[in-house]
Amino acid sequence: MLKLLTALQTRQADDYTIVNEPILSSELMERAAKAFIKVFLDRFPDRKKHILIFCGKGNNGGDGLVISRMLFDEGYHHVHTYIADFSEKQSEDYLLNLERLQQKDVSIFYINQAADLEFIESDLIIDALLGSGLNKALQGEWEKLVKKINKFSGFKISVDVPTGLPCEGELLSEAIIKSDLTIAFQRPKLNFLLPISSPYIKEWKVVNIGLDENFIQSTSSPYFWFWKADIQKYIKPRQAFEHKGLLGHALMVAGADETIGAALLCTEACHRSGAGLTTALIPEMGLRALNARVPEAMYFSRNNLDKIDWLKYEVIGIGPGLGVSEESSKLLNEVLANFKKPIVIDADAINLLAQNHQLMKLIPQKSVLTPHMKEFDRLFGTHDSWWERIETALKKSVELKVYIVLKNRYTMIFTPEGICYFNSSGSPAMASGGMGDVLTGMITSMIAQGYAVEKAVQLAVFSHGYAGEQLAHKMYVVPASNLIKQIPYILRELMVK
Ligand SMILES: NC(=O)C1=CN([C@@H]2O[C@H](COP(=O)(O)OP(=O)(O)OC[C@H]3O[C@@H](n4cnc5c(N)ncnc54)[C@H](O)[C@@H]3O)[C@@H](O)[C@H]2O)[C@H](O)CC1
Ligand SMILES: [K+]
Repeated sequence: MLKLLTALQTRQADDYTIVNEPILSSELMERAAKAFIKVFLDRFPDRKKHILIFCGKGNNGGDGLVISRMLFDEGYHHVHTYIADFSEKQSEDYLLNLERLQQKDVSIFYINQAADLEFIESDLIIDALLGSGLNKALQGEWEKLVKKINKFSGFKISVDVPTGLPCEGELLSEAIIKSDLTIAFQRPKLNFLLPISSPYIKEWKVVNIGLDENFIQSTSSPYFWFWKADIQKYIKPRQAFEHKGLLGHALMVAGADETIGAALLCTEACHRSGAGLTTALIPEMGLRALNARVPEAMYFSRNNLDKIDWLKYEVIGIGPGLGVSEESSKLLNEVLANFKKPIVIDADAINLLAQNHQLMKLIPQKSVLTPHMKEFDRLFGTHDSWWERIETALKKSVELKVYIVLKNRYTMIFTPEGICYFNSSGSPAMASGGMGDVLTGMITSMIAQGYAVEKAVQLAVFSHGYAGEQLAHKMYVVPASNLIKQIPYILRELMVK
């Protein structure tokens, strides 16, 4: 798990590394620029490219000047370096690297006002105006310059963070560089992981610049990033003599007459993710479809609800396609009144909770709520921004002692301990109907198999996104049914490599 940091915490890690490694701050800047250049050389090896580098006079600008020097040394000789000279203030390392650059045969231009900058054709534009030191909205000449650069046609690469984008927290204005590629130092910035950054971040990459990882581990942050290697540490191979009776029995409560498909998707996903047994509590009219689509699943009739043995099940998944009818509401009430183990609550079950907040008290501890943004707002009230939503989710998951899976490009998992995990896998090609139903089935299945709820949720969320990512290499759009077919293969792949 990677701990994610705020701009202030990154600066502290920076200072700590300088004192304790020890390393000169100018050497750290050199190391950062070198890491940037390595990615650059890989992506843009053509030395004939015309490149513009825009630098500020702080350390982000300092990075830009080192990059300019390194590009020259690497044989890029069509590089023009521009310095935004809007204030007297300048950092020591900026100055040092300006002197070093002046010793090379490169052209350096000063911009005193944005209007002086003429439109220049170029292949690549490197944005090293401002980085994590941003402390207010861009105004005046800064704003004009950024807006002008955004109109330039070259491919834009931002150093550390697009100029004008705060590393975390709300946007300050819309005067932000629209970068095609951002190469960030040591960690992705929190805002890269939220939809607010989407006009400004097309693609990002993180490079290691050797900040002290022990120090980073000791800083306190609720935000973590998890990826393949983290999941692989705890995915369990099947054991000798293990049988279906030991791999959990999941009950899926889903579907209404018009939305039986959702019930089939979550039931099949649950089965294919490895639950020993899966029973579907669905409307009777869906029985034939269930038998045709998932013959391995069992059926329990809603008419026999009074005879159900709740103790038979390790976990219940409820909500996909359930509808918000009187009958659905009764089903949710029954489940909440009788089932004391974790429940995975999705879609219409969330909408029903939103209509009747009293029911929230009945949710068993360590249950999982899986809302998308709209369901989240229906349940907890409207929010004006993602940061407000994050604040609510951190608070509510602790208060209700549940996991909240807030679905997004980088799905967030909030825990009862007040942690927010960002999932790294996924693809925009997965944005299609039924994907959420599949995820609900997968989470339910992992809990049924005995994974601790936190691990079950991480494993399901990651492998769901990973399967989508793999299929997106071959498919324009990834339909939920295709993803379901992929699950056992993906779990196996994660288990062995
Ligand atoms: N963190 C690391 O590990 C390393 C970071 N490096 C680079 O340093 C920058 C951060 O540098 P810093 O000097 O702190 O800030 P900036 O260059 O982003 O800004 C300079 C300066 O500008 C002023 N300012 C802030 N906001 C505005 C505004 N809206 N309008 C006008 N002026 C503004 C403010 O005074 C700032 O101090 C980081 O991003 C990395 O690129 C190191 O090189 C390597 C280690
Ligand atoms: K920048």
